[in-house]
Amino acid sequence: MTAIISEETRLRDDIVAVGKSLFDRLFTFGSTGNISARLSSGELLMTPTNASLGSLDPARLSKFSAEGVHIGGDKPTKEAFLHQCMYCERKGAGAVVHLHSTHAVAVSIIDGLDQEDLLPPLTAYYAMRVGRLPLVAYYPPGDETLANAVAEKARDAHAVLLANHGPVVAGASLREAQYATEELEETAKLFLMLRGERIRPLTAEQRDALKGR
Ligand SMILES: O=C(O)[C@@H](O)C(=O)COP(=O)(O)O
Ligand SMILES: [Zn+2]
Repeated sequence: MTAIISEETRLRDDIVAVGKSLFDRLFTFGSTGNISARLSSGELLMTPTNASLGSLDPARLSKFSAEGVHIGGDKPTKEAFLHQCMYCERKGAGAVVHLHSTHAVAVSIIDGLDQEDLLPPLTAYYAMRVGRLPLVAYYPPGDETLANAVAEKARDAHAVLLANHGPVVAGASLREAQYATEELEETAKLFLMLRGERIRPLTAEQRDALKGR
């Protein structure tokens, strides 16, 4: 007999798998980072606070009603407000990933970069998956005013970088959010490797030619 797996069971398993994959490949560490994903009902699943993304339990993920009320699972990530504000601003978002990936964090600490777009379009994949990357001013983790600052930047960008903290990326699906976050981290690494070199990012025309891909 074929078992019918519900959308929620599948999404819970996907969050656990993505968390483990990111953790095992050192995209985040300790109990840093958090992931959320939206069900077609509008309810949200979120990683609990102080949980390692490497060893999540699908049954213990926090659950929010479509109205934003915590209705099940463990105590949610302290960044629940931040995730909720990403969904408010990015209407097509199906998932949000926040990490402390080392190279992106390093970029978030460099002074003097263009705060409206921190990284140049070094590759086509970066241009396609991330695009523009604004900086959000520093706030302590879990500060509710951080959510307002993120909302302002997320109006025109699906990826933002929290100063002295890390990236927050929305995607239409969990995989899209994961892949964009990975692309951001790898491009941050390239950017740091190339500092001091004469570089040749994609031109505006080359970027325009990628639209819709
Ligand atoms: O940096 C922080 O403290 C949070 O943004 C974080 O990454 C982990 O917090 P929890 O999700 O509450 O464990
Ligand atoms: Zn964090």
